[in-house]
Amino acid sequence: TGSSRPQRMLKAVQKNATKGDPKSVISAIDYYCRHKEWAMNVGDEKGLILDSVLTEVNPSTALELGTYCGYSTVRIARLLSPGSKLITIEFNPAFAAVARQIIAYAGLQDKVTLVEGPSGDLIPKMKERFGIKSFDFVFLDHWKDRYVPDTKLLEDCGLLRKGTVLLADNVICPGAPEYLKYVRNSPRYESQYYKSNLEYTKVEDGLEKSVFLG
Ligand SMILES: Cn1ncc2cc([C@H](O)c3cccc(CNC(=O)c4cc(-c5ccc(F)cc5)cc(O)c4O)c3)ccc21
Ligand SMILES: [Mg+2]
Repeated sequence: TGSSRPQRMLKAVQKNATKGDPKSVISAIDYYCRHKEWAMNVGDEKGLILDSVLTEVNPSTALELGTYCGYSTVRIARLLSPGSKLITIEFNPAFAAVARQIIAYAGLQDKVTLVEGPSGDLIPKMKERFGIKSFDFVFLDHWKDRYVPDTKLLEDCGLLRKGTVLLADNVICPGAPEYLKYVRNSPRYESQYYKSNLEYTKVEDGLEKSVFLG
């Protein structure tokens, strides 16, 4: 059997990036996915919005739902202050295996805890397993129909605090209409839409930033 898209992405990183240099890992993936083979990374255009929101929040504890190959994991972890932590949840073992190698290649393994399993099962275990009091920042990029149930689960598990920032990918394409309705109509969130494009294309997409008001 041949290689998978994630495995080919890993090869591109090992061939074109410099070990321990997150920026070169990000560029290698963006080059490969723009010129060779599209893949569902947040990408360079939406990635700049992710970077700016992250720099503004400067989270001590961050959560990512949907690691995939670890592109946004590297984007987030490279901007974390010393001692800050990113927990990323991936249910697909093949994706997780590639992501671990890409995160390690970038030299960010000490800032990242990749947990394998479905978000719905793992979110309620965050406090007991990782001693998390609450998250300062959450990046949603997993199954779009899980954005609402997992946001409600984070609320119910007391993992959001006044000022926690949620940033959701793909609210236009593929779309997360129920999520937009939820955060935009709820008095417990202050939401803002960042218009952009679907990774490596001219198709409209965007990120929704929602601040939990407590
Ligand atoms: C429960 N649970 N817990 C952890 C967890 C982790 C996963 C996986 O990481 C995983 C697997 C498959 C799909 C996704 C969601 N991502 C997407 O579907 C997506 C699509 C497109 C797009 C856009 C246009 C197209 F034409 C085709 C695909 C662009 C994007 O940026 C995406 O993020 C995430 C899944 C459920 C999980
Ligand atoms: Mg996405």
